[in-house]
Amino acid sequence: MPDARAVPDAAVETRGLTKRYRGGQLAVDALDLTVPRGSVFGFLGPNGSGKTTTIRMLMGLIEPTAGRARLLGAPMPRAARSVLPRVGALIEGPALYSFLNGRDNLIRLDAADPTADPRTRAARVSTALERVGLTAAARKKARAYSLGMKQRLGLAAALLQPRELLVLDEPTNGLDPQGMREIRTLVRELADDGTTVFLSSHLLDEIEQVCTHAAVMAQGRLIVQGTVAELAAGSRGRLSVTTPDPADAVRVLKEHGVTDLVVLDERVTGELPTTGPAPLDLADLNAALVHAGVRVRAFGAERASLEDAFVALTGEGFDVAG
Ligand SMILES: Nc1ncnc2c1ncn2[C@@H]1O[C@H](COP(=O)(O)OP(=O)(O)OP(=O)(O)O)[C@@H](O)[C@H]1O
Repeated sequence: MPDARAVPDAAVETRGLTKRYRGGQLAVDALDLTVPRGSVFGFLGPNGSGKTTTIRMLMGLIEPTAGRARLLGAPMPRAARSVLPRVGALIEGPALYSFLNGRDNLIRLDAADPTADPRTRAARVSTALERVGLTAAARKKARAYSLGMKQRLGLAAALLQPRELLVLDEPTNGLDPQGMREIRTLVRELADDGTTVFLSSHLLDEIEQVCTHAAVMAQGRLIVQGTVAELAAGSRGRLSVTTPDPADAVRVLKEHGVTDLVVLDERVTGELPTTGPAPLDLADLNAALVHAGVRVRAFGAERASLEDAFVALTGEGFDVAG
């Protein structure tokens, strides 16, 4: 019987998904995650927050302690056999033979796929190598690959077949800034082709640049999920006014609900209100200042970033070490 609560167009859906490791560690705590089809979904959290454990449960690599997970609408791990061929994954670095070169590693992996046509194998491998920028290094032994090159080779393996969903655990780990940019471009291209991409990262900046949606994890719990725009909008932007009349400016801004006002010479800054009957229109606020006789030299609001949102949500900084 179909599950009435299931979201029909979700690429990934978990309900109450929980993992307690044998040692007693609660790594994932009652996770309700909904990844819309067609999204680039960032799974964000500091090291140890439960991202890899979640991904391993999604892919049927470990059993959940409680709860359930659906991948492309099918229950995992029960439907693994029929679903996993439609899902490409890169988890904790790919399993490579160090004595084989990059191309031969891919040929071996492709040969292990019973659905892969041997007649088109060479072309498939070349396309995948090209896609991740490894063509020039294809004849190098994998043992001589840098971490970033291994990561690319893993991604190439995930791209040997067309996939409806790609699950990438920290895909830019070990890559230099140029390599990170290339992976971001690749993710965007895949998304443009209609592939749903679910990627974990501890880099806020990366999520903000490439993802349409995100979920934030901390200590095994889901803190928030939604579109990246919604998440960033949830944090308050900071207003900045430059004026020779700072005292009057403070009075007017206070009247309009601006809080945490700080005056530094001719610069007044404060937090814009997020609650209230209607969002505060910056043009109205500027007009109110001018109307009250405050001479305004400069006026603007800094855009709230996902990092601000994260700090606001968790009350702590985002530790990117590791
Ligand atoms: N096999 C295991 N046995 C016991 N505890 C584990 C195991 N794997 C992970 N943990 C613990 O579960 C918690 C979540 O770990 P997990 O690897 O899922 O986090 P993560 O967010 O992916 O972090 P990272 O980015 O460092 O991989 C951590 O406290 C970790 O120590």
